[in-house]
Amino acid sequence: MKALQLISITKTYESGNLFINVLDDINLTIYPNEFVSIIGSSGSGKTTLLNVISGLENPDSGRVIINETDFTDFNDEERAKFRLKNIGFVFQNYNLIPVINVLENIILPAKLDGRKIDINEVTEIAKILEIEDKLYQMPNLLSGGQQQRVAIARTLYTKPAIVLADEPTGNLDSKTSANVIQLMKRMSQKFGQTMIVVTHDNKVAEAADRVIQIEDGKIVSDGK
Ligand SMILES: Nc1ncnc2c1ncn2[C@@H]1O[C@H](COP(=O)(O)OP(=O)(O)OP(=O)(O)O)[C@@H](O)[C@H]1O
Repeated sequence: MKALQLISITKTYESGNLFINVLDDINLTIYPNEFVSIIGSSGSGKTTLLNVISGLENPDSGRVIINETDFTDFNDEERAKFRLKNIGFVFQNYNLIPVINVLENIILPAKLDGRKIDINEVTEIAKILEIEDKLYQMPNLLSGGQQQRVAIARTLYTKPAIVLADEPTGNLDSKTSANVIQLMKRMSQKFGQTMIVVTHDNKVAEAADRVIQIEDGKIVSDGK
């Protein structure tokens, strides 16, 4: 069983009369339970790679296979459904819903998926992330770092097969950052989740089972 397979992915952007090979023949296999970090210099293609994995962007060529499902040719609706069921996101800009409180933000994807809500489990996750006293507040009353932890709590509670995180610890102090990474690791082991984390933070990369390095749109080391 493979959690993710990328086969010969290419993606080119046109800028003026220049073509940039942002992803240049990317081949990668990631297994369930793996906690993988993606590193590389600014502009090397890391975010584009995450967007292709999640189906937010289409590759120019190649195949994206998640949990043995090749969704490269899915239409927008099929893709959105597939994403909701299989993929969780932790972005730098949190993407919290401003008109509902923190608790409701955390449980929303699970509710949409028809799951029964286990408030004890929400509280346990919130405690580890040190936001248990914020559950009934509105997101805009929280600091950036706290909002980021709500986004992380939401992903941990939803338990998608694959979590894609772009600089998840970018706005956190070093202690919270270490706690969050340990929590993500534990969750990946406990629930067989695959975590794919783009980071500039050496500590996050060191904690990963595997470090994938990308430069100029090519994988120069896949940690194997
Ligand atoms: N929509 C777009 N149109 C044109 N060029 C783009 C677009 N998105 C990204 N690029 C270019 O593709 C390259 C890779 O961008 P990407 O955001 O994937 O890099 P990154 O490794 O995530 O960088 P950073 O670490 O700075 O976030 C950059 O040269 C960027 O300018």
